[in-house]
Amino acid sequence: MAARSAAPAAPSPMMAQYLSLKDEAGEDALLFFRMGDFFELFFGDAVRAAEALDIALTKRGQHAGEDIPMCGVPVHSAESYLARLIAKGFRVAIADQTEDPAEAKKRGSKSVVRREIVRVVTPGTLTEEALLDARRSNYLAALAEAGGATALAWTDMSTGAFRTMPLAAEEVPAQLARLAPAELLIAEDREGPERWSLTPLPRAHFDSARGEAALKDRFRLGSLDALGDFTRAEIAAAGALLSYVDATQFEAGVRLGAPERELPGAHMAIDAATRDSLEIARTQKGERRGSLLACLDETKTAAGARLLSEDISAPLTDAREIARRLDLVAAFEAGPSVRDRLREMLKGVPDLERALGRLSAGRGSPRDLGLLRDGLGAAEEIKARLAAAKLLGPPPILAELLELIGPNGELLAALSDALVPEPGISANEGGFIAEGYDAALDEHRSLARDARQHIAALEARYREATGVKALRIKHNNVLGYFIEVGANHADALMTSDSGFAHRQTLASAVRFNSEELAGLAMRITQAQSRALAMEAEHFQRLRAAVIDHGPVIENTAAALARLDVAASHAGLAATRGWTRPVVDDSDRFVIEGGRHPVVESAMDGGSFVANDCDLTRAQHVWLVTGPNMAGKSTFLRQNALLAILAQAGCFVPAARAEIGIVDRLFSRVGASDNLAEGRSTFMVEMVETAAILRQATNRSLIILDEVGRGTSTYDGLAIAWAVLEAVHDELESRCLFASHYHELTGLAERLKRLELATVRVREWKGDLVFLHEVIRGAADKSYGLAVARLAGLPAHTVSRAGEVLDRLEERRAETGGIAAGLADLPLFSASAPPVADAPDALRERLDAVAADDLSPRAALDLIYELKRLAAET
Ligand SMILES: Nc1ncnc2c1ncn2[C@@H]1O[C@H](COP(=O)(O)OP(=O)(O)OP(=O)(O)O)[C@@H](O)[C@H]1O
Repeated sequence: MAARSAAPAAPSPMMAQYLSLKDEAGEDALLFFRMGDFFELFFGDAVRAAEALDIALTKRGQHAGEDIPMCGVPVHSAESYLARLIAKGFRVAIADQTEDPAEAKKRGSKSVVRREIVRVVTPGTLTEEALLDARRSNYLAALAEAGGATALAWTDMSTGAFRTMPLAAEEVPAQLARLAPAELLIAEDREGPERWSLTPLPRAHFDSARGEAALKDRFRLGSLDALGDFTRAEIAAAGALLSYVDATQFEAGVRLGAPERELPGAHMAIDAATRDSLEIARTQKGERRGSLLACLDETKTAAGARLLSEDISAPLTDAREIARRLDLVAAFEAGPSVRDRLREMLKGVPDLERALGRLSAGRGSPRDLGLLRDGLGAAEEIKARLAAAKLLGPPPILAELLELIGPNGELLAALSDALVPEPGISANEGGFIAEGYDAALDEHRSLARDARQHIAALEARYREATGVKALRIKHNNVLGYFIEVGANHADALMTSDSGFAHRQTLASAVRFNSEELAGLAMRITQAQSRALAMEAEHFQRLRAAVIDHGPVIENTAAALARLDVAASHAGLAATRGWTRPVVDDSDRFVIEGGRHPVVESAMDGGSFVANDCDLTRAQHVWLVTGPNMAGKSTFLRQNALLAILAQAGCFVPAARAEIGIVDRLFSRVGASDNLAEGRSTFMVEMVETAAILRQATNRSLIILDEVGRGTSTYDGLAIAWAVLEAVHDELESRCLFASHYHELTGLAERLKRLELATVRVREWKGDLVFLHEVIRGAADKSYGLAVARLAGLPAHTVSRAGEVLDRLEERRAETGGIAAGLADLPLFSASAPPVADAPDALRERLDAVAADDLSPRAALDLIYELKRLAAET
């Protein structure tokens, strides 16, 4: 019989439902399709997920004549799979069952359970504990343009923080580097910065009128004036953000605070390259370990760790605000017993912000209620202790923070009365409401318990009545309660007057029911389900009370986090000998006995050599020379880090520090210093140096480490020379400039505010000893060969290099060296005539003309020739 090609069968009703949900989720999201205890993935999604998760790819049925690839993850462990998928850059749409399968059955045996997409999980919209790093904020940001201006809006959905900032387009990369958003929303027709995980949205989502409506709607406002004076671009960015939150969270009531405005000047501007180079919150490898933050972080709570990370990523520029933070650190530093007690109490404080965030988003559990109870309880205790403590000052900020804690008494009492000591993670399974809290609930629970005792008594009675010692009353999910005897004893129970009704025969056992048992079973089931329903109601009521109390919980959490950070700083100050910096609006930068916090903490105690630095006006540029490995980079960076620490409100590793507010911090490392792995090209270095020259002000601090070394000696020296002059004369920024070019030291004679410094070394029996001590003056020589010998270069190679060096130096002495002639170069000035880029043929030809010797005819010819030359150039 000839094969007939059948038209592909229409998809099953369930597959049709899947396809329509997949259509809704879109191509770029994997669809998790709930089927019983699993989330299943089909078609291309299954192939991609199976590979990413390294799980088995199977098949299920056919579609359009082809097998349907399938894989799945159990619902109870879905979070860990989600975490892995999100980390690999996927978005996941969750299609859950939104009705009870029993309901669906009522519509007919073939009907499909209703499923809906309840959420889209993306990197920037996470709230679950398992998917987040507790000690780090997780920002969703939106970048918008409107009316020729630019703005950013960002939120951490797990805590509800929501901010906006108007800023110039060129400031955007630096702000993004500060926030390190997990996800950045941009208009689809706009090119976004590659470094971040971008989610393009239709331009209409960035419409400021639409944004205004969304903000008013969300915060129930008649006008936005109540929130502040936002620009159109800020409103557009905030609006895009809100529309994305709604689009990914559906019905979940994600809690967002009203947007707060931040202005760019409120924080020290630190661009991405500087953050990388100084390894502020992450090392260049992207790890927290080894960064300034890690070396500093002795906070006891996750919220404290997040606040510290933000402080250090965005140091302040307001001297008064910095002093307030420092006052608190000083008070805790001077009161070690109060500090230690506080830190002990903070240890047990759970993450209030995130527990509140989960409950608000409908993803909370009884455990979160328990966390809030414990956290608020601890907060009350901390408040009482600190209010009674005898602290230096005490600083006004302490009273303000204590004022922010609570009043939480009512909620705390409600939670404490209602909950068992350790509530579980499922609101549906019950068991989290304490005995004695609700008499009706207790009654149902004891009914269920009593009924179980009755069952035990019934079992004993049946054994006696039947004489079957092995008779048991058992329970399973299919039959409920039943009476079971071995197959060889079944006959006695089978008789019609036995009072037992047969239910099931297995190979070795027979199962029965009885009227009495059925009655008891019914009582148990009813009592249990009533009790569960009552607990679920209590959960919803307590959850609502928590959400109502949300703003106070947020304040309490914020106050505790600030106390935690200050106590952490004070602990460092006490154990590592850090001191309080003076931060003011002057142009000073005076450090005595400064140390590099990270290098020092990695070394044995006491072996780090402290150094002074003074970049105050009369000597605001320092040129630091010295051999490799002497400690130049360490010295440069430690001063930049001191400025960050001081303005973040932290004590500093120095005997004394006076720092006039730094508005912008720049740090660049020369290209061939392969710190800037992967992007270490001379071009990048020059682009970044250009950015400094454009943006720095006379309040900025610039760290330039071997700039210019990535090119030929002559070019490099020339660039270093010109950059130093520009920083000194035009920008007037405070600057530390490390260089191998000893020729540059000649500039000190002409640049009046240039100070020479060098790192001391000593030659000892032909070997080099690094003293790591920074002194005024220039290095006497470069010691390159000594360092090479130290590094293990073979002796004959070193000695050959010595010969070459001698010859080069002879020549240098004869010609005046590579900087010969530079002494006469006029000082750099903005009005200096532009230097021609290329040889000028016209000028050369004119120079060659001996005008007196020209005949009229030759002069005419010359004019023609010059016109031709002019046309060519
Ligand atoms: N003040 C100090 N006290 C003790 N050890 C130091 C000090 N400064 C630097 N060091 C040590 O010296 C090593 C080299 O320092 P650093 O990288 O700053 O030198 P450098 O002069 O910049 O070298 P290069 O020019 O090769 O980059 C550091 O890794 C550190 O271990």
